[in-house]
Amino acid sequence: MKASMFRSVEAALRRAASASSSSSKHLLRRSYSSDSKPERKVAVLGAAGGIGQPLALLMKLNPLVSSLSLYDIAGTPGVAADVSHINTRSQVAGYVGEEQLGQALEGADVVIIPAGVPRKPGMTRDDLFNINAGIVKSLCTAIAKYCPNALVNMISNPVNSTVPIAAEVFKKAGTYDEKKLFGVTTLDVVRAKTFYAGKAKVPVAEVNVPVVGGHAGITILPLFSQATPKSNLSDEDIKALTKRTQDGGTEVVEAKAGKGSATLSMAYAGAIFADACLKGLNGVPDVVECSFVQSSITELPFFASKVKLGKNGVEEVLGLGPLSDYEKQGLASLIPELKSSIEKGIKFANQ
Ligand SMILES: NC(=O)C1=CN([C@@H]2O[C@H](COP(=O)(O)OP(=O)(O)OC[C@H]3O[C@@H](n4cnc5c(N)ncnc54)[C@H](O)[C@@H]3O)[C@@H](O)[C@H]2O)C=CC1
Ligand SMILES: O=C([O-])CC(=O)C(=O)O
Repeated sequence: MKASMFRSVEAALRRAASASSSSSKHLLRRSYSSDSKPERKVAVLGAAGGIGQPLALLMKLNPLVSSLSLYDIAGTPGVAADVSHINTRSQVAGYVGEEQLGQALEGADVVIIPAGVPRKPGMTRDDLFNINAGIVKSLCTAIAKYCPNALVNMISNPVNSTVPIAAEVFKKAGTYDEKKLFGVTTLDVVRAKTFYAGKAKVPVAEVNVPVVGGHAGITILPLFSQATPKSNLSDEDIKALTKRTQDGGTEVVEAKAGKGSATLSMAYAGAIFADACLKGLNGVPDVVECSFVQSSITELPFFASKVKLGKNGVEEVLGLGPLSDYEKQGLASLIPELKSSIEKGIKFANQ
């Protein structure tokens, strides 16, 4: 999945480079060939932010996108003008302020939401709830109205609560489809792959590691027992890798020392997940990514695990597979915290 995302981006970069050095006839032929893919509109809400800007760039490089809609409460005209000059397939439009939100969303196939405040050192993701819950609620109300069939990729934290909030908003509006709502946990997978490759000394491009549970602290449960290529890391190594993956967000928050949280790695992860959603919509077979979705694989109503993506969004929520004793313990310990974050979101949405 990561490799195929790279291929898409690489192909777009190659097309752009050769288009600028070839005649206009060639340029036309190239744009016709990319236009043979279905039209797909992607909207980014929070597009002028730390994640939103690089994510807008990466989505502009994705040849599966024909229309890129950039929305924020401020700053989007500049971001849209800038990104729109890149000679790739999609048409770019910037929308600013609530009165333009409807236009930004109309006809969207995929809506990516990195809108909201990020953490500062000393904060938990749950400390963002008071501000971000309201932002997510109002954006999802507009999604229910203007693009009820879109796949929603929720990045705004705390994901463990913002996804249940979105589900409740959609239920109230009568538009909820559990196959179309995703909490983006791809960054946990990206980190687990990077850290595992470094420790096990295996080529990072070949690494696969499922990460299940949720997206905060101990609710992030990487399943290194299922990591490939196999390695014989010690129990201590696995514990250290697990902790580093769980604290990956905090590592960045502390390094940025008050200037926000992960933005560039998150944009990369968000672009991979959106690319997987688009491939699924386009009928590409066997597209699998981890995501926090409505689920019945544990007692909790939402849970992150491997998910097969298809033409209608979630095609299948895959099970956890065999867990080591250490992972079984991790699963038991994360349930109460994840349960309470989910309930907090549901309660907020129904106030
Ligand atoms: N799921 C994940 O793995 C990750 C999630 N995040 C979360 O993503 C969110 C955004 O982070 P950053 O981009 O670093 O923050 P940022 O502050 O740089 O950008 C947020 C953007 O959202 C915009 N915004 C605020 N209210 C809005 C509204 N009602 N409608 C549209 N846009 C609105 C702001 O104007 C700003 O441009 C945070 O909640 C952060 O915790 C961050 C990293 C990883
Ligand atoms: O840690 C944060 O606040 C942002 C985030 O979710 C991550 O980087 O995983």
